[in-house]
Amino acid sequence: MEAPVPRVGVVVFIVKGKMVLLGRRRSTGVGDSKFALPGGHLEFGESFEECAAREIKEETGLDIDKIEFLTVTNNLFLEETKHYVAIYVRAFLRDPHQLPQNLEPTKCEGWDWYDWDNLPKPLFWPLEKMVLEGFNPFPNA
Ligand SMILES: CC(C)CCOP(=O)(O)OP(=O)(O)O
Ligand SMILES: [Mg+2]
Ligand SMILES: [Mg+2]
Ligand SMILES: [Mg+2]
Repeated sequence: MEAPVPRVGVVVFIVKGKMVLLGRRRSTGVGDSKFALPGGHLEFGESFEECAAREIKEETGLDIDKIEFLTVTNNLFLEETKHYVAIYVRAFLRDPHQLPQNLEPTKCEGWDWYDWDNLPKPLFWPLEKMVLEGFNPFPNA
C-alpha cells in the first residue's frame, strides 16, 4: 500500500483580547474530542488567507479580517496514518460582537472563547506542543 501523502491544513488563531476561539473536535480523522483551533484543509488554488476565511465561515459563521501568517508546523499522526503541514494564521473578527455558531455539529461540539493563560484540556496535541514551547499568537501589545 502506498503511503498517504502529506496534506496542508490552515489553522486560525482568532484573537479577542487575550482569548482565542477553540472547539472540541468530533473528528473521524485526527484530534477526536480534543480542544482545537478552527481551520481545515487547503483546497486547490486557495491562498492561505482565502482558506482561513472560508474554513472559519464554514465552521463558525464568523467573518474575519487582518489575516496574517504566524508559523508552520509539521505534524505526523502515526496512529491515524496521517501527516499534516499546518499553516497557522492570526485573524480578528470583522465585527467584534459577532457570535460564533456551531455550523458543523458532527465535527465540533461547539465554539467558545478561552483565555490563553487558562486553556481547556485536553488540547489537540499540535496546539499543546506550541503552548508548551511558549508560542505567543497575540500581536505585540
Ligand atoms: C488537522 C488540521 C491541521 C488540518 C485538517 O483540519 P480539519 O480536520 O478541521 O479539516 P476540515 O475542516 O477541512 O474538515
Ligand atoms: Mg472545515
Ligand atoms: Mg475543509
Ligand atoms: Mg476543520
